[in-house]
Amino acid sequence: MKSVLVTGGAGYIGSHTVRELKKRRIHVVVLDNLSTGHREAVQTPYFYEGDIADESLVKEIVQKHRIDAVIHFAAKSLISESVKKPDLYFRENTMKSCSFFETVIREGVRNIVFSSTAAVYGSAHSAPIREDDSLRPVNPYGQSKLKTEKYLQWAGANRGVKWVALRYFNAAGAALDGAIGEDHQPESHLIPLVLQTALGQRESVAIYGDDYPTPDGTCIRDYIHVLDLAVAHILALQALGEGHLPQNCYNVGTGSGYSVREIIDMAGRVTGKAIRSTIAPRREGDPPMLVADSKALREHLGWKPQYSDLQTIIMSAWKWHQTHPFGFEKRG
Ligand SMILES: NC(=O)c1ccc[n+]([C@@H]2O[C@H](COP(=O)([O-])OP(=O)(O)OC[C@H]3O[C@@H](n4cnc5c(N)ncnc54)[C@H](O)[C@@H]3O)[C@@H](O)[C@H]2O)c1
Ligand SMILES: O=c1ccn([C@@H]2O[C@H](COP(=O)(O)OP(=O)(O)O[C@H]3O[C@H](CO)[C@H](O)[C@H](O)[C@H]3O)[C@@H](O)[C@H]2O)c(=O)[nH]1
Repeated sequence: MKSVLVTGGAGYIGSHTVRELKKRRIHVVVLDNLSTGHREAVQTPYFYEGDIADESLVKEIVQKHRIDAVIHFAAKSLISESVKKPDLYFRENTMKSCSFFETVIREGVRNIVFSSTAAVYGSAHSAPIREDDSLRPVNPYGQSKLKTEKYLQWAGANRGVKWVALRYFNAAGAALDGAIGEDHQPESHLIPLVLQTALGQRESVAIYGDDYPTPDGTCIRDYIHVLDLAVAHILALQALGEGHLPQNCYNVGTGSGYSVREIIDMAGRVTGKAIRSTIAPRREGDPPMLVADSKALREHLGWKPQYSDLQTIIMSAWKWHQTHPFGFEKRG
């Protein structure tokens, strides 16, 4: 691919992916409405502030930059918010995504990589989860992403669109040089919250439930380094270019699960700080355990995680938090 439009390229995963694309000398254009992203995180000079549903803007970008592929990250992605505001999630993640895809397809784009999620599976699974396991989302966020995957299935079958949906498990970590990292306001993700506690910005971290059917009673997740995720997108683009796609939906995870308590313990070891935790009620919509089987991604796309051992994930995130205690915001 020569010219790639990245929606949500000012966000956490998008900005790291843009950086990796640039390293490979690909022309990258970012479209982001900065609703949760940061202008400072954008790693390309070609930045458009706007909404994915702005048809005329999307059309202008595709024509002007001769876009031949899109990577679509832009979305709302907080499970608990989705439970409270399902309308927002179906509008932002399903309706706007379909409208965006329609516009780029009309403009001749035929290659699409879509950010999907482990949340499409729901909770009743034995680990690790395979792509052909049942899809029964337990929150509106997962349902909104699954619907967009379904749209792509039809666009693929009838409109000559080539597509890949990457179902990420838990993205974590930061660029190894500490230049960019995770900055959500307000922050809801476990690892940044734990590290903010280590920095002394929070008194303690709340463990959402210690009565799950897991060995230590806390939820288990599969944490994947954001750089390994970025590389998965690049391999997906290559596979689209080569027309080599045995399947469309791929899990992106390591196959190893860590409990909330294990994350807090490892963060304590990496930072050398005592991290206080308290037990809080379960968070609505949280499945007890999500661990990926990523065999297909490894075998079909040649993907191999390089940075996703838990220590490297937490060390890279710690570097980012120490050097950017207020994220991208500069404070005197
Ligand atoms: N973070 C994770 O662990 C994780 C796991 C699975 C899937 N995902 C998916 O990956 C993608 C990126 O997640 P993230 O953690 O980087 O989130 P993020 O909030 O940091 O990034 C999303 C970006 O999209 C932009 N955006 C949102 N709605 C938009 C719109 N209508 N028009 C234009 N721009 C818009 C935001 O401003 C932001 O920069 C999302 O689609 C998310 O659902 C994330
Ligand atoms: O203060 C906190 C924050 C989180 N957790 C727990 O830590 C685990 C990880 O929670 P995160 O909020 O970091 O991540 P999620 O698993 O909720 O969500 C992530 O993975 C999902 C896939 O299941 C979605 O794709 C979503 O976008 C992505 O952020 C969960 O068990 C959660 O209950 C706590 O105990 N305390």
